Amino acid sequence: MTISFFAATDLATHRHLRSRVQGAYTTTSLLTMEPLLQEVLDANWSRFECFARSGEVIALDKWANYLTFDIVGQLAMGGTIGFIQQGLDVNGIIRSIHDGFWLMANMGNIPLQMFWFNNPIIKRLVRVLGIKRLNAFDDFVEWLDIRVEQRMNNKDGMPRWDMLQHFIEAKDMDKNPVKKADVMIEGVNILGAGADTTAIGILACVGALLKHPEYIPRLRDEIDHAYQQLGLDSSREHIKFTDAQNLPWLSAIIKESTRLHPSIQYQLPRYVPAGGVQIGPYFLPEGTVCGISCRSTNRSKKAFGADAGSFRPERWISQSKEDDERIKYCNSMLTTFGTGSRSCVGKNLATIEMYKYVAQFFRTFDAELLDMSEPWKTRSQWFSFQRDFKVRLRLRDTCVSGGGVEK
Ligand code: HEM
Repeated sequence: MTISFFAATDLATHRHLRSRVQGAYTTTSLLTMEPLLQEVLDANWSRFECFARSGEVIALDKWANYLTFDIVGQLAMGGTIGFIQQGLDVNGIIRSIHDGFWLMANMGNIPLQMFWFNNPIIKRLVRVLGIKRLNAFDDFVEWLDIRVEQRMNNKDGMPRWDMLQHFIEAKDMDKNPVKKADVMIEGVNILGAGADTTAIGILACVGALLKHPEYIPRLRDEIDHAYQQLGLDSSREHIKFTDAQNLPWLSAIIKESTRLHPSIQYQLPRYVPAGGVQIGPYFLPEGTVCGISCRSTNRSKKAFGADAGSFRPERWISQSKEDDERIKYCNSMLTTFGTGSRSCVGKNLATIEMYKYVAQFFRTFDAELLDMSEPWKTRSQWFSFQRDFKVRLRLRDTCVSGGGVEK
């Protein structure tokens, strides 16, 4: 495969690679795909209805993962992968991506980095010895290859405008059609960078609310009122992003939850540019590798106030002109999605997913954490995963149906 813009260190190459696919990530473009995305959410809610009826305890971390991986499959690979439908990690794809990231996150600290594994001798040895877990990323790439090949040769029967089609129709630096390898690298980008991160964001929001249930009634009032105003009260349809984004408590809760638990918590390193840089009392010479964890910047007392470490969504609700100014400043200090030319290209998609998920989840279900004292475990390897996030669901009375299945 060719280089991904996530990994490109040359600025001009990065700019070119990013700009040729940026159109696929705009909110306008993504909203044309909202029905495809809602299909996946509806399938998820149907499964959750069954769990609510049976009283079965579920690992929400697994289901959030199934959902976000199926969404990127649906938008960028020509169809869902089948995680929700099968209720499991199909062909170990998620596991293989997690293993790959674990390896890269650790090898990134060692000289020669992934070359220790990505060289022909070791690759051959690994194959001969059948060491499955060292082949983790290869399994995923093989699977992706088939999907891209099918679409490029029009064999998947999917004449639809989605992100995959955007990637296929992009041009290279000489304005020639891109090759399969270029399309595949976009798939790697989006599946590797866009599924786990969004699942973590979703779990951060649901988790914060279940740990601070005093905020749920306020959020529910807002959501129920919106459903009523939109005429969705007795319908099986769910709220759209353009309506959900106008709900102030929903917005405040999402911003606050992801501020405190950002999906990427390892430093994402940068080289200091020519001439060096002065940061407070420290001078960093040109070429120094440096970075800062978003977990620390997002909790800066200087930026967010003395209660920066506490969950307080009201900090994002404006009631005065001074609040407007303060919130504007806080927004400029948030680094959940990074900043500058390398900031998250998928922010719009993640935002659409989080708004829709949180609104539709709390509209449809009551949820209870199984263990309030240790509601989930956290494991960080670049991404900061929540694990063993066990909940029991109940259907709310207000709902005609949660996700297309009649009561
Ligand atoms: C809540 C969800 C998400 C969070 C918190 C998040 C966070 C971030 C952050 C902090 C960066 C900056 C990395 C850096 O500074 O080098 C980044 C970059 C990136 N993100 Fe996201 N992301 C999320 C969702 C997504 C989604 C849904 C996609 C794709 C559909 C995506 C694709 C990317 C890509 C390709 C980059 C590299 C951008 C570049 O180097 O120009 N992310 N993300």
